[in-house]
Amino acid sequence: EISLKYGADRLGKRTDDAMRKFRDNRLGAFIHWGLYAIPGGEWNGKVYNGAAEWLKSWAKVPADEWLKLMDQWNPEKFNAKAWAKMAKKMGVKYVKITTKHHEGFCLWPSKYSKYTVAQTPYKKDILGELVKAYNDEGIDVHFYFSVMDWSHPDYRYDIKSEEDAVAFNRFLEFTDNQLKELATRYPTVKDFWFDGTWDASIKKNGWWTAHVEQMLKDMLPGVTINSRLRADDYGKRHFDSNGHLMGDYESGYERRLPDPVKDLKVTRWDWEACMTVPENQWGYHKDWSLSYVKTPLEVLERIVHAVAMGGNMVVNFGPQADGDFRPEEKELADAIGKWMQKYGECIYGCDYAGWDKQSWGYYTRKGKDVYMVVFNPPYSKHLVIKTPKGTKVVKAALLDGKEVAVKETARNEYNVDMPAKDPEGPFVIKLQIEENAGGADKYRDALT
Ligand SMILES: COc1ccc([C@@H]2N[C@@H](C)[C@@H](O)[C@H]2O)cc1
Repeated sequence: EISLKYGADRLGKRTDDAMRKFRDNRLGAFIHWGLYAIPGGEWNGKVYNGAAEWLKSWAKVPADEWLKLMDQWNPEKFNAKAWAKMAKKMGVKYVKITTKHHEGFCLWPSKYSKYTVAQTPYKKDILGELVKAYNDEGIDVHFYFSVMDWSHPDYRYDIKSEEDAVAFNRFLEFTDNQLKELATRYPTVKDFWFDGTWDASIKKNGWWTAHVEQMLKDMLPGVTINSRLRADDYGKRHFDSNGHLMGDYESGYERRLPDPVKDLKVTRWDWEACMTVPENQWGYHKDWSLSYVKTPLEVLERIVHAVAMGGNMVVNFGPQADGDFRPEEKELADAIGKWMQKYGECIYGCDYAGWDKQSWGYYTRKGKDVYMVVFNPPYSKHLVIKTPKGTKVVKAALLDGKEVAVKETARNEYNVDMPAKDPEGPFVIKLQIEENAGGADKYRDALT
């Protein structure tokens, strides 16, 4: 290993209570809300099919023109309590809120910028209203923060001159001030999720990323920090030059998931995935017909897939400029919430089971309980299980207690019957198992 000053501060998963809560939460929601919600993907009469929160970039709008959108920021339908009730009903245990996206508009009245809610017709502290409303519902709040800031004259994509270095250092100080402001004003925040950290300017300032993690952890003991913030002495990001994960959890699975067979390495560390409902829209876009929109079942499968591999999943919502949600997102929250109400025990506090994935779906595990989450019922009506050496399946039952037959078919192989009554959708079977059950068996491998 090479010696690093700004590499991983810790080897292995964090085991403290705050990280355990982060991990046990498992299901979160993203809120992408900013000035981009006003144009909703359209500029000067042209609709751009790229991500709506990047419209400023697609339509090449100068920052001062883009920020004039602030004059129209007045979400008259915004109701933080209603947002929190929706999140509660969906069954999310935490919500990640864009405090400031790349555009530089702040949802809190930052005293370090003139591009904040305080300078809009709305005036009030939206972030503060949301933190209180979510916390009142027992929902943790995480802050999304974009380091890259298109509104700030001192931001630099790269450092190519002394002038760049001087300006960017001013920018890093401005960023420190905003982060300290967020940590001070909203001390119940549980996590900072950094974005906009891929530019050469940041990679050349790995020291600063290590300093930010430490600064926030000094101010908010227990707070979690995503790997995307971090660059090491050599500009290596997420994993340092010795291959060790920086930050508290990997945050590279954005709109993609690790393969349940080929990427089992991810079960060695904590990680959190995030996903959009359309193919690639985080901020509000007025026309969702421009790409495929995932059904609630397709969103649910991604949630289960992440938990089955020891990760968290954050489902994105892009509220409208008026502060209400589009019907598709309300329906999604409702559908996921109904399923979580019935089957959430296979999600919350669960982890990778360590068993070989089968075609019918996914396993999750909590202590001695192994859950089968069935998405693809087989025509055979038998759900095949292959257990690790020394592990036996003793019993299988639906969550209402109704048993389903389990038949041993070969060494460490079982057929679990599909329930007599078709569950009409993805369902859960809970297994009672016995591990390190020794003893010879009646099976003989073929001589070949
Ligand atoms: C250049 O590629 C991207 C893709 C997505 C992003 C941002 N990360 C997501 C979590 C959203 O905030 C998206 O705008 C930034 C740059």
